[in-house]
Amino acid sequence: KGTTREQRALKYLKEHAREGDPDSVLETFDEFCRTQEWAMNAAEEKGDILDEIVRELRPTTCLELGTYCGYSAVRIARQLSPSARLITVEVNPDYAAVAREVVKLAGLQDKIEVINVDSGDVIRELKDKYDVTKLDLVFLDHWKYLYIRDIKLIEEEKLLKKGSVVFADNVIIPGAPGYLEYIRGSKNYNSTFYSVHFEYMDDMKDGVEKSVYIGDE
Ligand SMILES: Nc1ncnc2c1ncn2CCCCCNC(=O)c1cc(-c2ccc(F)cc2)cc(O)c1O
Ligand SMILES: [Mg+2]
Repeated sequence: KGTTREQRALKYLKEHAREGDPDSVLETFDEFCRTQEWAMNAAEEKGDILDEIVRELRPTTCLELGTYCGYSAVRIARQLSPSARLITVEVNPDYAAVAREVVKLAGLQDKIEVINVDSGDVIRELKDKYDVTKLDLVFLDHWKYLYIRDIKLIEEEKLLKKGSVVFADNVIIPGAPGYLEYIRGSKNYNSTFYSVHFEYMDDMKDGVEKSVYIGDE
């Protein structure tokens, strides 16, 4: 099998999803992960919470760290208003290539920009190179030990404003203990923990953390 799991998922999406229809792409990806091969998508209960956050917040500028195949990028962008956009960062070139195809299949290439770099490098460039003033929504879903490094970078760059939401996946499995301690200990955030099932596994529990920035601009 010369193909990777991510390439097999993309092939399945191209064969079974309705082009230009984000909902169809997500449903089809979930079907693939339930019937063919598991993949680390922020899906099902995690996706439902993400949907609710985007619906309530109506963010203009979103940042996602850890694109993987673009599942959560599509999930976020399908609810964004016409002028809103999502910048999603993926250090793995193979994942980034598949994600760009998934975004195109969903017809969301005008709202989503996939950047193939390490998150640590892009955060410092968001203002100058990516014309970002403030981030309304940050979704942390890349390497778990990097969550704390990157939230500190985002704070240093003064990219958050009162009401900005930082949403973190996998705070139980694989876990992000350093991040949880930091964000829950910080007076600049109000954090809420949600116990959820691990993606596509009905007998495993994970957790996601929603933190609202209340600190100084
Ligand atoms: N500095 C950077 N910047 C951008 N991308 C970057 C990066 N550094 C890395 N990446 C690229 C992301 C690497 C994947 C991150 N996600 C994960 O590692 C992840 C793993 C599991 C999982 C849990 C238990 C298991 F048994 C198996 C898998 C579930 C999930 O929901 C996950 O999100
Ligand atoms: Mg995840």
